[in-house]
Order: sequence, then structure tokens, then C-alpha cells
Amino acid sequence: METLTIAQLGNPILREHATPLSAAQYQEFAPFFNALQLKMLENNGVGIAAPQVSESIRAFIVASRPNPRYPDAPMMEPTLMLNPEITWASESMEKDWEGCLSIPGIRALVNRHSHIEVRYDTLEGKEVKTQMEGFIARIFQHELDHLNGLVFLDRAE
Ligand SMILES: O=C(O)C[C@@H](Cc1ccccc1)C(=O)SCC(=O)c1ccccc1
Ligand SMILES: [Zn+2]
Repeated sequence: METLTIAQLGNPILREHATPLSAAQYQEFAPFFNALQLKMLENNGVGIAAPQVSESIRAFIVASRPNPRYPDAPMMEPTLMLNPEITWASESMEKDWEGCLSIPGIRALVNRHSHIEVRYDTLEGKEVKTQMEGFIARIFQHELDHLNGLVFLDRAE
């Protein structure tokens, strides 16, 4: 596959509803997911969604790490999440700063659910159900928006 380029705001691919993957496809996409993770790391991202490299499938990577903006963010191995969903979201919301690899140089305050319960499949096809809060919950919601054709500016306060 050619090297991946990050689609910028204005590219219609960022406005598509991404297509679910069948479990039979997971392994087929393994090389792509490796390239996706490299692209995220190259750009110092804490997440990246497949549509951002013009692959409109329901997959993203979350990779929280402490950073100047979120010094107490947990250190998290980059985690690939397939067909991810939010199964419960708290009423309580928190506003904090976000950026986006598809909208470089712009930061905005975004309201997100403080706590969420999520489900997703791993590359091996195992279903994971877990709960998230804080910065990790924020990244998950940001990436899930990308699968539904939304960007953080759509939600900026
Ligand atoms: O565009 C993306 O999906 C990646 C995005 C994820 C994200 C950042 C901040 C809050 C929610 C989701 C980024 O990684 S932006 C890149 C970035 O440099 C950064 C921004 C804030 C904190 C840490 C890194
Ligand atoms: Zn983004």
C-alpha cells in the first residue's frame, strides 16, 4: 500500500459514516493497522481514526500518554479498537482542549462525557467491554466522532 496521508478538513472522506468491518476482514487489515499506528506516532498523536487516512472503516487507535496539556494523562499502549461503540455515557460532561491531526494548528474547548462504557473488538476478534474516564474517554469520543463524519470543531463551545 502506498504511504498514508492524513486527510485535512474539507476532504469529504472526513464527513462519511464509516463502514463496519466483518470479523473475517480483521486479519486482512492487519498491515493497514500497523501503518495507521506508525502514522499516528509519526505525528505525535494520541489517537487516529482510519477515515483520517481515507480508509472509511470503523476502526481507530487510542494511545493516551502524559503530555504538556494533560500531564496526568495515563500512559497507555496504543490500542486498536474495531467496530467500537459507546454503550453508556454519563450525564456529567467536562470541557477541555482538543486538537486534531486533520485540522492542524487549531485547538478548541470541547464538551465530552466524563465517564463512558464502551465495547470494541480486538484484532483477534475478542470482544472487550470496559469503562473510560478523563483524557482516555475524551480521545475515544473524539475518534468515534471521526467514524461518524464529525470533527471536534462541530462540537466546539
Ligand atoms: O485527530 C486525531 O484523532 C488525533 C488527536 C486526538 C485527540 C487529541 C486531544 C484530545 C482528543 C483527541 C490528536 O492526537 S491531536 C494531536 C496532539 O498533538 C495532541 C493534542 C492534545 C494532547 C496531546 C496530543
Ligand atoms: Zn481528530
